[in-house]
Amino acid sequence: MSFNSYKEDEEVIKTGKMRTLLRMLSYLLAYKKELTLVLFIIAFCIIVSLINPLLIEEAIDNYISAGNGQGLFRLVVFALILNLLMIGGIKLRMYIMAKVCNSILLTIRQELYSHIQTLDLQFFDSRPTGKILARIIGDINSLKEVLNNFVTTLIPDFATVVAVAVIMFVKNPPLAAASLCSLPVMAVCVWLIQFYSHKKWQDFRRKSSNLNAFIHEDMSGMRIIQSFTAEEETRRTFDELLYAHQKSFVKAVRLVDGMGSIIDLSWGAGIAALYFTGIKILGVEAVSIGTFLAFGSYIGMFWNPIMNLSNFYNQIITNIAAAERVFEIMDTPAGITDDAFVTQIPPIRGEVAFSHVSFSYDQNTKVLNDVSFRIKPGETIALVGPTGAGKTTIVNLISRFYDVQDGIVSIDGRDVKAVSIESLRSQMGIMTQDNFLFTGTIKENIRYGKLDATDEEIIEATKAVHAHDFISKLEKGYDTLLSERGGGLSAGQKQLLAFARTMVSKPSILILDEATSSIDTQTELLIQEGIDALLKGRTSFVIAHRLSTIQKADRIFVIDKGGIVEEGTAAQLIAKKGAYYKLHTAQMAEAY
Ligand SMILES: Nc1ncnc2c1ncn2[C@@H]1O[C@H](COP(=O)(O)OP(=O)(O)OP(=O)(O)O)[C@@H](O)[C@H]1O
Repeated sequence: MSFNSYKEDEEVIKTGKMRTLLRMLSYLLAYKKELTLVLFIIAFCIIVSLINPLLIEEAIDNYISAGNGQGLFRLVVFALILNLLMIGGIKLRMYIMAKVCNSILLTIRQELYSHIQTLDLQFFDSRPTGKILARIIGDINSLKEVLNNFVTTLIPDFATVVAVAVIMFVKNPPLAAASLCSLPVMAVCVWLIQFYSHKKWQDFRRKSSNLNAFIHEDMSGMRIIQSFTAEEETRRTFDELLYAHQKSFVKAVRLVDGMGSIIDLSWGAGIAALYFTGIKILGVEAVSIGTFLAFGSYIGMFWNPIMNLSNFYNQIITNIAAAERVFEIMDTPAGITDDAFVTQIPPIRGEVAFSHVSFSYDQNTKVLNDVSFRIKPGETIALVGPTGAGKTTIVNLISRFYDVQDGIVSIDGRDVKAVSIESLRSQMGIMTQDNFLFTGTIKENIRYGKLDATDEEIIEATKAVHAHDFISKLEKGYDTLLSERGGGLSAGQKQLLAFARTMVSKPSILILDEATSSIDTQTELLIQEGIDALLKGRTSFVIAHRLSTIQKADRIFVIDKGGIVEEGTAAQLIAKKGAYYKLHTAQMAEAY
């Protein structure tokens, strides 16, 4: 499995710009009513803005030159009402679109988040959290403008451009042709720019993602950075990433900035051609002042939306890279999923068996090789062995965080692949070294183990693991607010809360993976009763480097070289004088 870090750019699977754009726009279909109203308002505004130059032409050619004051007054009042309605319409349109776009972003974010939750650990193992965050937050935000401008710019501006061109050709074909003569050259230039700038924007997104990943990692590890006085080193890395990010941005906008100049030039060329054709070719007598003025307005009305359209095009090119990244995650298949035929596993008794199980993370190096064992309900099994031997891997296969390549993992005689993941994991309690606590009160953190737990159940759990006393002594007791990762509590207290959280879920199978390794031996002794309460009456797997913590285990498995090399009670294994005995004597020697 390849791991992508902040040092490397992510590879995004190419899907095609048009496909990505259509997929993004498909979210608009859920808002047909709102969009119909917006399009109606837009059509009205276009009609008003198209009529305006005609009103000016009418006022100059028929009323001002004829000295018809009354007619001019009526025309001005009519124009005023139309334009006020247009302003009101624009405001309403902006409000509706803001609401629609925000709802779509919410939907996309929910879809992405729900999908990410279904992805297996392999997905999270292979990329930094900061890069996932970049997609959920930054990349999705970038889609907002595209969605908004599709409705408010693309549709009306395209309609305006077509309508203005038609009116111009109907009114005076030679002047119209002259005014728009530079259009084809402009179109070719804009296409060339987008072709090259898409790649630059993709690069910019990747650099943003690298920066995000680094910042996230840096903040999470701030304590280590400060304790190793590595601030200078991390600042240098940050600067490098920041510089790469800025450079990629400059490269991308440099190309895009050229677009405005090309349109300005084409616009100017159109005006020059209009006057040249009108004055030199057709002759001043052939074209009235009103027509010239009207054409002057129409040219503005033609090139302005063209400028908007090119900006929108630019925006699509800029943000399509973000959309590609969002959809790529949505299309990442969940590796560990329920098959169509799975059933709910009934209340688990706790018999766990491995039958000729082999497993590798990367399909090449076997971590487990032909492992078989059977655990009786209620047994406590300790897994010991050298670092990297495969202890965590064994428990990860029991809770089906990964699927075995060969053999069968079964619980109560059922293959874990044949039962629903939800029904399986909801009956398991998994505690690792990282007792992650969320921002919220102590009560909320414990309730995470069983969302509908009553206050009585929570207190029962905290009493069982001996956490109730210290919680009661806190000023706000169970309502004490914890900051991110449980800041404000000692390691032992966090541990007790994590025990209580697991206890309240009343798991049938319990996994303690180095759950007490972050606390000192003294604290461990204090919470031993809590641990004993947790283990009581349920099948448990305890992984611990500190052998003193697993003395009461019913059986100890010594894991090494891809399998179980020794098995028995602590006393039996010491008497055997094998691998466990060596580990045990080494630790005893360290202790004295
Ligand atoms: N997500 C992963 N992707 C790839 N390889 C992994 C992954 N997790 C573990 N490994 C590798 O699998 C082997 C077994 O790892 P495992 O975590 O099961 O060992 P362990 O016995 O629990 O080690 P420790 O006592 O240090 O926690 C190691 O060589 C490790 O490098």
